[in-house]
Amino acid sequence: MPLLKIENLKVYYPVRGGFFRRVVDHVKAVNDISFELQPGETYGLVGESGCGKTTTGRTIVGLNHATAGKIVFEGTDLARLSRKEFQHYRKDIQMIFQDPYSSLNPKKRVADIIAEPIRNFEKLPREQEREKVREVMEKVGLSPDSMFKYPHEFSGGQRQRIGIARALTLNPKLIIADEPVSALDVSVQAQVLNFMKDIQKEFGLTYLFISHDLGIIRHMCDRIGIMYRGRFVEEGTSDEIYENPQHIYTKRLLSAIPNGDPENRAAQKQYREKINNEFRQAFRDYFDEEGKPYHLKPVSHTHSVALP
Ligand SMILES: Nc1ncnc2c1ncn2[C@@H]1O[C@H](COP(=O)(O)OP(=O)(O)OP(=O)(O)O)[C@@H](O)[C@H]1O
Repeated sequence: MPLLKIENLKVYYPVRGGFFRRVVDHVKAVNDISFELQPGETYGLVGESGCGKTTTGRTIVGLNHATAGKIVFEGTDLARLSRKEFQHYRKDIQMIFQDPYSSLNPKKRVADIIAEPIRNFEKLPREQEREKVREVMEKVGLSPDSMFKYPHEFSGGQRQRIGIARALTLNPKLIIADEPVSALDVSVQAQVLNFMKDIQKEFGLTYLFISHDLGIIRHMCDRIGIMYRGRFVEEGTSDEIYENPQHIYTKRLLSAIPNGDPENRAAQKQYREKINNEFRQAFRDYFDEEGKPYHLKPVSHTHSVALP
């Protein structure tokens, strides 16, 4: 059984206008996507800024409301639960945010930040809470002696470890990692990513890994869904997507991965230009005269997931 199954998920944001601030339109941030996560795997959501990745992640953890569709976690559709009922599952699904500089409250000590989920869900006596914080700090390679320090006293990589520690306190099953390293120096990114892989094995975690960076996605993910304007255009295993991309949008994304071989730069540039031209051609008629988008034909390598 998949740990998580997303079925025909739609998330629309209302656009308000006029004197009475009535809803005049909707931004279709997520527009009918379906995919599943098997226990222990890392599933990557990729696409350019604004394609709906973050909205998908936030909806799964309950920070956004699903307009339509199902979010089936271990057999229960979370989208149908009341806020109160959802709390029961919330501890199993944690999120790691993009920017460890802004997602940690600068006025709180590390011990209080890491203890947030414990206080929300378990309400342990203070001594037990401290013990748990100590344990989890050790797990993520932070010295428990620094638990009374403030976030600004840590480096970027260490701060992301604090964010990871906070996510791990309740032994979650699923972690949604939204661009977890994009705010970090390149030199620190690999460290944090490898660390995430290590804890995944150790604690049997399943990841939904959100990124616009295809290099990072390849390093981390078993399977990948490529998003474009709220929809999936292609889905497959990492190898399928990287060795044999089918959709023109995927090809274009892949052609934009920087490749360090200077001898090949001219050829790469030519290739990128060719793909970009093809892309422009393919998407020339993306909007018809009435401004309606035409439907992109999605590609599924595995055929295990019905793409819309
Ligand atoms: N609170 C909101 N109200 C209205 N529209 C929103 C809101 N949040 C996001 N959007 C819009 O929904 C679409 C999807 O945004 P989302 O942040 O999910 O994309 P993304 O792929 O994660 O992009 P990024 O990588 O820049 O975060 C965008 O067009 C965005 O402008």
